[in-house]
Amino acid sequence: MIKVPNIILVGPMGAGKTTIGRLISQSMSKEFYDLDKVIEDNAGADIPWIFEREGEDGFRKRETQALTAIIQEDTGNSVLATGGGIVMRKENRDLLRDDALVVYLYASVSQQLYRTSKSTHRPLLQTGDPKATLRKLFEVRDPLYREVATLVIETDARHPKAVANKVLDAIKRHLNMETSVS
Ligand SMILES: Nc1ncnc2c1ncn2[C@@H]1O[C@H](COP(=O)(O)OP(=O)(O)OP(=O)(O)O)[C@@H](O)[C@H]1O
Ligand SMILES: O=C(O)C1=C[C@@H](O)[C@@H](O)[C@H](O)C1
Ligand SMILES: [Mg+2]
Repeated sequence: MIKVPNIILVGPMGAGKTTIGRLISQSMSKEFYDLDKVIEDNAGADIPWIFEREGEDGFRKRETQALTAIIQEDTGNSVLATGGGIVMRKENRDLLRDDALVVYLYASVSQQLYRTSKSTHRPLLQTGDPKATLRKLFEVRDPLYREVATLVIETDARHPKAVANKVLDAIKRHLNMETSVS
């Protein structure tokens, strides 16, 4: 039987990491963790509050602490949805690459904008021009998501269930390939 490793989802705000992560954890009977939610639970406060009181730097420290703790637990039986900025620190990228199958959920800037427009929960987008912010973040982060990713899945023209099925198929194909060459 093929051993399925931990699955970690990366990608920009609005890529669907939380939504798709939950769906695939159910299909794979794995535990689901959302790193933003873990950070909020640990802090006893929400993300806007953390950004306001501690700045982005304080949030990033909490993010690295939470990622380290989850990866150390390493049950081999989890799906982890990360936050959009997880790839900004090299130590996080090293942790991500360590022992998990990392899936980059790709979304164009216009889809990111559309999908994030209904929420005010993302402090980095509370600017006059969220589209310009998303574009700038994408330029910096897209190569970093690709650097850590085992698989890249395009999400633009797909409903969440179709994206989840695409991710599941790609994971199965990847694991089959790995076992047939080793
Ligand atoms: N493939 C999709 N098609 C249409 N809408 C989607 C799709 N995936 C997610 N959404 C919607 O987009 C919004 C943002 O999705 P979600 O919160 O899962 O993104 P995220 O990648 O976790 O973002 P963040 O990095 O901010 O945590 C939600 O309202 C969700 O229902
Ligand atoms: O892209 C980002 O830097 C962020 C994405 C969200 O998931 C949260 O982690 C937070 O709002 C920062
Ligand atoms: Mg999320």
